[in-house]
Amino acid sequence: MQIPRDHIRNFCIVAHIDHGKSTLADRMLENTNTVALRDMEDQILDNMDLERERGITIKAHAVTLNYTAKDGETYLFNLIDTPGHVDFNYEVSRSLAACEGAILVVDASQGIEAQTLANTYLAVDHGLDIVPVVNKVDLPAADPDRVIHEVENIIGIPAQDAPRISAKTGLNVDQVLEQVVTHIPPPEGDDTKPLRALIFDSVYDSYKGVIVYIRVMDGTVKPGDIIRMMATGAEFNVVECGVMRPTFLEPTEGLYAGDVGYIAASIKTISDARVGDTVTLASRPAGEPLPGYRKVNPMVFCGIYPADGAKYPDLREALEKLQLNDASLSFEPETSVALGFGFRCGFLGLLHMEIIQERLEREYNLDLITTAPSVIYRITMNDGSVVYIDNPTNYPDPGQITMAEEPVAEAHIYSPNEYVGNIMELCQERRGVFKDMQYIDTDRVDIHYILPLNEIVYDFFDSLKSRTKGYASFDYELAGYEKSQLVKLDILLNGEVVDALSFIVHADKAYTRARRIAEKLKEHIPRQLFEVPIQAAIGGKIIARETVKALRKDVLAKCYGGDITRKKKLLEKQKEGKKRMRQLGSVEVPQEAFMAVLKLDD
Ligand SMILES: Nc1nc2c(ncn2[C@@H]2O[C@H](COP(=O)(O)OP(=O)(O)OP(=O)(O)O)[C@@H](O)[C@H]2O)c(=O)[nH]1
Repeated sequence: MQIPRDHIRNFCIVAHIDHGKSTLADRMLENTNTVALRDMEDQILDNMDLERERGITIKAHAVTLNYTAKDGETYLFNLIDTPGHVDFNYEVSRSLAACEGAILVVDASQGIEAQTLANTYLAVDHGLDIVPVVNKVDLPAADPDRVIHEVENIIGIPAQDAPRISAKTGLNVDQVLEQVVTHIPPPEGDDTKPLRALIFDSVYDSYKGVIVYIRVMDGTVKPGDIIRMMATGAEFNVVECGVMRPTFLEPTEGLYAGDVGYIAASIKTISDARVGDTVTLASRPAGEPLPGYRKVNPMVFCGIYPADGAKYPDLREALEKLQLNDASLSFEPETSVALGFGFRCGFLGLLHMEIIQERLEREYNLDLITTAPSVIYRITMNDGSVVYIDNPTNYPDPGQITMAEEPVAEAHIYSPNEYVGNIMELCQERRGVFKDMQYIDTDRVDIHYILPLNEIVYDFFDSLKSRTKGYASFDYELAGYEKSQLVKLDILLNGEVVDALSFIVHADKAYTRARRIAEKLKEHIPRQLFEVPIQAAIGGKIIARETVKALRKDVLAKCYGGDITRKKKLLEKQKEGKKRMRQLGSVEVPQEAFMAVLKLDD
């Protein structure tokens, strides 16, 4: 049965990380009986293992619920849960394009944080109506009045009638559901116009092929229709369409203007169903596609290599599948003398990079070796040409460089007053340039710095958290390039340069970093049959050195009994440990050594 368009509400929930979006979504599903209580689990929409373990939302999730409002009418809600972390902004803006409104969740004990603002501005930019909600009022530290005041003063939207809820206990969640009906407008659109539907996500299903998630703006689509992807021109026969329920897909007879739903059309090729593309009908195509999404450019790059070279094709396939689900991931083949065939991959940030690595390892069962992350440097050569370098291996010879520039970011850090000193110290250490500082309320400030992106990608977030006991929040936006004194640091093991360990660093930091890396590598490289010198060099000049002493760890030493099976077991175990090692020239190097370059606390 088709629900009248004025009874549809398409909305998403936006918030700073951990302010309770997913928990609120859970309660809404429960209150609308969308999920039977016995099937209810916490954060039901975070269905990826990784999301559950880390307690964060990585992917946006869409779900349809039916809500009977106080006016006695039944409404169809399409709710899209979105991630809060800065690295996943891209997911947020995709979801927003499919909605008319957004519920803005703010934690009553913390108030407005960096991503509260970033995500709200994104929603406002997309023309969405905002429904503020103050969450966690059950906490002893909750101060809903202060938070409502902040929402009105800082964001500038009325918040006096914002529901004061506890997503945990369910208190006042019914008010949120009512406000969705009353405060968020129904979608507009015309069923009779040519079909235009925006692809806002897609997943791969081994039976149905690529399933595309769409928001229909105009027109209708039904099984049997021939659809055309406007960007690629590819055509497919719709096998099934319907709506997303929390744990399954529910086929319907068609999707109409204003609807959010899915299409399965035996789409085999991942690249044929691009997120952001417009779907239309082959028999009556729309003239103009919908505006796509702002294309986001990856900011952080690293090399990803299979630990076992034979798994290279598997890695390619896994990356292709992940890319379908996450268009912000980019990759292209590269080769390393040390690591063989692999891919240069681009990410939105460090967390994004970690998540992709973990997904590759878990969901695709791959053992990987990843190299240290790098940003994109802009180099003006002596002949006037400009090159962009995202891989330290390709860094030109210093003699050929007229000017080197690095990307910088405008960073805003929100924090209680007492940590201002620590934060400034950290930003100063990271070559930050102070811009200004504003009071959010009597005891919290917004500190504004220009920071080199290169300094942000090296564990800035972790350092910030530890120096502010977790109270500070952080958001950044690229702000162009600035001239910089850069050098390429090479690492030599046993006299040979390991290309995969090279990186680019500011000249002032080269010595300290070189020394720390040499020490770290010494900790992580196990003793071998021969002595291994570890050296760090700029150009041909060695600036740091450590040595790993020779020794073979005899795993059988503690096995004095003659039992052969036990011996075998120990040897097997040693072999397991070696799986993640890489033979670099004559030296075996474990994966941790590559990442050690990353986690340097200076
Ligand atoms: N006391 C209390 N805790 C809450 C409430 N709502 C959520 N929480 C807790 O806050 C934590 C974060 O909640 P989530 O729902 O995962 O937060 P989120 O905003 O979805 O976070 P991301 O998905 O990572 O962006 C969880 O431990 C919840 O149990 C509430 O009303 N009261």
